[in-house]
Amino acid sequence: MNAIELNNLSKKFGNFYAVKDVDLTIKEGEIFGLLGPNGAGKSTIMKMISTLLKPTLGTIKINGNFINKNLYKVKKSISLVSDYNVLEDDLTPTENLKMFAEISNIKNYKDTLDDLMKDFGLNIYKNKLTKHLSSGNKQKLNIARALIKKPSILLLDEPTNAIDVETSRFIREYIIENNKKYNTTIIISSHYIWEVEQICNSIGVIVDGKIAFKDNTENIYDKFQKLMSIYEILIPKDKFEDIVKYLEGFKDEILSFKTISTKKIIVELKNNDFVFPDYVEKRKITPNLEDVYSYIVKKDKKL
Ligand SMILES: Nc1ncnc2c1ncn2[C@@H]1O[C@H](COP(=O)(O)OP(=O)(O)OP(=O)(O)O)[C@@H](O)[C@H]1O
Repeated sequence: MNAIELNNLSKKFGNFYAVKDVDLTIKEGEIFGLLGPNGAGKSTIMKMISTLLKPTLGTIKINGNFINKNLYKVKKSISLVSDYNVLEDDLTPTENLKMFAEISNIKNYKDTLDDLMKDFGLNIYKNKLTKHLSSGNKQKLNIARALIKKPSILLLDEPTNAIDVETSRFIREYIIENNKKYNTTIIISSHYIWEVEQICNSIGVIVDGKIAFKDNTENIYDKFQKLMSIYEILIPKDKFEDIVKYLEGFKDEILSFKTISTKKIIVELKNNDFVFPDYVEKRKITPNLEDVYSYIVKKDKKL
């Protein structure tokens, strides 16, 4: 079953299209990574799905229900995590969670609240005001807030932005666990491509308000290995400077160049016809998600 269906979705601010003609289907239980440069339209899409913003054109269906016709039902099933300004600074973490549970009209939330406080390691701060928590703990509380209503759809807009390594890891692991336990459908936007690569089973790239690419992670790498020409070059002893000089002579043919060591470089070529000197050993390699992302964003074309 499809959890989220966007059809012809557009959002205009004045005369400017922040999101344009987006068609997107996300299946129940999918963890979907939404990638794109700054200002591409990721947050605007998330806000429209979470009912915070009204589309200018197009439709959104959540679990088979059109948002505009079933607003109450849809709101109950979705939580959005964006920045933590939604938290009340002068309340304690427990009071914040209680307040959100009451606002969302959740019945019998006490056990869930206790579990979330424990799971997120917030019990030790239970008598502190939220304004005195660190950014990482505020973000944990913000995610706990989103989970208190046990949403079937969780929208995470840059959830680990400016969060330390351990807290980010905890958040990622918690998201995956929640997805496994409750089959929660998750959309996560992030500028940390490796993070998306780690947790998502399907990925979309948005450029200038339009979906430039979407596929599941199993297909992406095969597809782009065929489209892209990335080679690992093994260099014999004392030949490093020679190969660098050689490649410099073909600047127009080379899209990127990364030195791993004096024995190994990774080079991305415009095509597979490039001729390397005999003394190197070359091996075509599978691109990683960052390579794929750069390719899509640079080419800025529908694949
Ligand atoms: N309320 C608004 N009024 C006018 N323009 C807006 C508004 N909200 C967003 N925009 C514009 O719409 C475009 C898309 O913004 P959005 O926040 O969706 O991008 P994003 O992909 O989430 O970017 P980032 O990665 O920087 O968070 C941007 O050009 C932004 O300036």
